[in-house]
Amino acid sequence: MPFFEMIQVDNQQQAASLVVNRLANALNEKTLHTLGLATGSTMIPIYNSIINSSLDFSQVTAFNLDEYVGLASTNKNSYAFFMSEHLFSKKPFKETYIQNGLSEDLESECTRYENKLTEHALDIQFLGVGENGHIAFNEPGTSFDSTTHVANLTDSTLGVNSQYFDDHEEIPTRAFTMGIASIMNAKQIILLAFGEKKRQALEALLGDEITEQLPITVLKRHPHVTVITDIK
Ligand SMILES: N[C@@H]1[C@@H](O)[C@H](O)[C@@H](COP(=O)(O)O)O[C@@H]1O
Repeated sequence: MPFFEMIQVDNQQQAASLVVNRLANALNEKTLHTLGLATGSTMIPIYNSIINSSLDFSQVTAFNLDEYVGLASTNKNSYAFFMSEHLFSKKPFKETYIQNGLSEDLESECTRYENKLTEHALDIQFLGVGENGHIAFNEPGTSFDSTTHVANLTDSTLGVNSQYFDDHEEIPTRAFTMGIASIMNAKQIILLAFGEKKRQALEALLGDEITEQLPITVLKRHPHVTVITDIK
């Protein structure tokens, strides 16, 4: 029987405490060796709580979902920079992996990343969700069989995410992303969705349909999903 649980919280702080407890239990039970991480504003309170906790990730390997094509890890808009600033510089991990935004051979970078993922089964994968139902950068229409690939970002995603870029800096239109199949290989998924803007995506997850047009709906096929949300 698949495990699907939805936890309603009053605010993101409550969500963060829950997540820290989950991670503490997994570390105590020695079932957490590889952790899949996400970027985005949703994750910031979670990472702050992790930093302020006594959780020890020195034996845990981290994998990130995605990275913009063309951005160096020193570029403040890159996801490598985001992770360093919001988590890794304050909470050490054994190893951390993210796609190399500057790699010139995009295809071999995807293969390299997917191979690394195959070597390290993801025990827990955190996910946020885009307003159009995307997970990582798997936009509507992405095959459920996809592995790590380069995605062309939709206008909707470019519009939402460009708010984090300075006016003079163009948001890249392509990004490396773990594929849907890569994400579905994780043993456990914790999806976080906060605020009215995510209601449509959440409703798609709770509805009957499973469709590549709404990537989040694939999670209905996953054996172990926890959704934490403040949407009532
Ligand atoms: N690629 C990331 C996703 O992984 C993330 O889930 C989404 C939501 O971001 P936010 O948490 O800021 O709403 O943003 C980006 O598109």
